[in-house]
Amino acid sequence: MSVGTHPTFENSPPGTVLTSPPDGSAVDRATGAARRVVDALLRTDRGNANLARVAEELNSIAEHLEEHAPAVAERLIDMWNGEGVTRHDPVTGPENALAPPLVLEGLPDGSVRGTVTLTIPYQGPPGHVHGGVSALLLDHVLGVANAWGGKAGMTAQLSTRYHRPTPLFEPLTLTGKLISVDGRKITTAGDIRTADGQVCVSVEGLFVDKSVPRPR
Ligand SMILES: CCCCCCCCCC(=O)SCCNC(=O)CCNC(=O)[C@H](O)C(C)(C)COP(=O)(O)OP(=O)(O)OC[C@H]1O[C@@H](n2cnc3c(N)ncnc32)[C@H](O)[C@@H]1OP(=O)(O)O
Repeated sequence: MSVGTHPTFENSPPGTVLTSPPDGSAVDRATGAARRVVDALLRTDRGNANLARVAEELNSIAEHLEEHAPAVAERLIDMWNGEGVTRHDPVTGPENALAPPLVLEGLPDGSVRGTVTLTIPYQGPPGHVHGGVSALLLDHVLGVANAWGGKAGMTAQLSTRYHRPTPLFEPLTLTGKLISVDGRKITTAGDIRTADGQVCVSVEGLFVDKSVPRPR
């Protein structure tokens, strides 16, 4: 499958940003505020006397957004319009409040890299990152690594090894690299490391060259 206009390490300079970082637009700022709300709701004192009013105000904001939402089918077409990088995915999407968001750059050896600090909404074991969140982030990192390597496919298998608990509140570096291509099968590897280089999670992914058509 072609990667379309997506940059590859053979046609783009090292350090090319491969995702869509938050750009200061109103929707990115609103999404950033929503992330703050999710984090703050988990941190605020459970006895905070204003929580009932908070619920009312948040529901009022949700109603306003819903009143201005087109039909989902229409929104999906708009969301997938163009061949650029996505702005809505749950890992790098600046328009998705579930995304940290992770920003990835391409390196000259064909790998991709990004650094992120995860906070309480991503918690699994006490003070540490949920294993499913690590797998989610790495699945996407491998997908972007495939594109930087000039290939694209869907995840068929993601083998995940959890070496040590992954800390919250510390910068984590995620990397991925396309390792080999065998017909339609693409093998890609990646990991999550702490700032001092300790590997917390490593993955190997098998991707198969296939795509789901974009909504039109
Ligand atoms: C810049 C943009 C960055 C975007 C990043 C996005 C990253 C996120 C990626 C995803 O989340 S993708 C969504 C999660 N994945 C899926 O939903 C995939 C669901 N599964 C499928 O659609 C199909 O099963 C699949 C495309 C994986 C394979 O179906 P096919 O019918 O196209 O393949 P086929 O069965 O003909 O197998 C092709 C080869 O792959 C092998 N294969 C397929 N699935 C396999 C599997 N699961 N395990 C091992 N081998 C597998 C199969 O044996 C065969 O090997 P050989 O060519 O050697 O005979």
